[in-house]
Amino acid sequence: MTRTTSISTAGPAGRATARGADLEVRDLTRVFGDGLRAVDRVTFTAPSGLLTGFVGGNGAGKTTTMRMIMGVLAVSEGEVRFGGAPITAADRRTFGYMPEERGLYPKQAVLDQLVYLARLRGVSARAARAEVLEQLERLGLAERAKDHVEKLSLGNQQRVQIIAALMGSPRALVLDEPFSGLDPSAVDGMVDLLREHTARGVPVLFSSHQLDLVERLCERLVILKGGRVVAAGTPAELQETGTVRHRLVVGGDAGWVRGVPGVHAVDVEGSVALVELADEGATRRLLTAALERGPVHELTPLRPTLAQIFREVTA
Ligand SMILES: Nc1ncnc2c1ncn2[C@@H]1O[C@H](COP(=O)(O)OP(=O)(O)OP(=O)(O)O)[C@@H](O)[C@H]1O
Repeated sequence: MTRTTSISTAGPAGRATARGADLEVRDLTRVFGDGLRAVDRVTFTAPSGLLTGFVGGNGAGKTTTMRMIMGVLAVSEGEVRFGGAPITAADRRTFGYMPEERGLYPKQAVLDQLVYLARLRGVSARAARAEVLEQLERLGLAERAKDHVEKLSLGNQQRVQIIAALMGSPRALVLDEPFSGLDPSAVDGMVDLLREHTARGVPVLFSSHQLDLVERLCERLVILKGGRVVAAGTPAELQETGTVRHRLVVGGDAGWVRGVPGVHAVDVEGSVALVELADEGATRRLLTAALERGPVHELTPLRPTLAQIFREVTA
């Protein structure tokens, strides 16, 4: 069975991307002992060479889905596929995984621990040491190589965790909250690292509660609520489904917009109003009312932000 090819295609933003294997879940379901369907017929694809953001409120089922993908939690129904075939234990051994419960040993030196983990992935001792030292240098941790993990700040422990997940040229990355606790420069460093992997054709699935970050980063998005997928697609596709709002800027106070039929005032501050318009008639009524009162400086449609779409689909 052929799972990978070396065809090069134009990836996101025109970058050359090697073609790898897609990671898919089909009707994936997990029922816990108490009958809770924590993950309920979840279907989506994390395509080769793309960053797929996995979002949802607390308890939506993200971690449970990722654990089933990695085989650390049994599947009740449905399946995980990699490269077009049911996933195998051998496939999973080639994956980089950052679990929710961070799995570092507090009393072992950073370097020793990372070399050990790389060797488990089949990397030779020499290559492992070289790769670890290079990554520690890149993430600004070279001086801490001999320190025990427990002596590092939480953000630095998180960086070590990232290195652990990304070592040994993984064929897919499954990362549970990889950005939590990172400062902005560490986030940027992490993003650069992930892009190096997507350029090799690796599918990257990552969960996050930081919607601004997800919006900035990912090429695809899956939104979960109550164990089910409530929206999925590219950010542009999701934006088309969201409610378009308008920004109105008038000469005087804009408080009167609250009384216009078909106009929902989301926010009014002085002469600036953020509104949702029920239909074309509402647009006309709003403009007429505004012009009767004085100058209209602006009436602009706003593309919905991811945070807005998220609130709409998970409401
Ligand atoms: N081992 C378990 N036994 C019983 N219920 C569980 C177990 N693990 C998770 N759950 C439940 O499954 C649901 C989904 O939890 P999960 O941790 O997958 O959500 P999440 O989207 O990752 O949430 P968060 O963003 O808070 O980490 C929750 O209601 C949780 O309480």
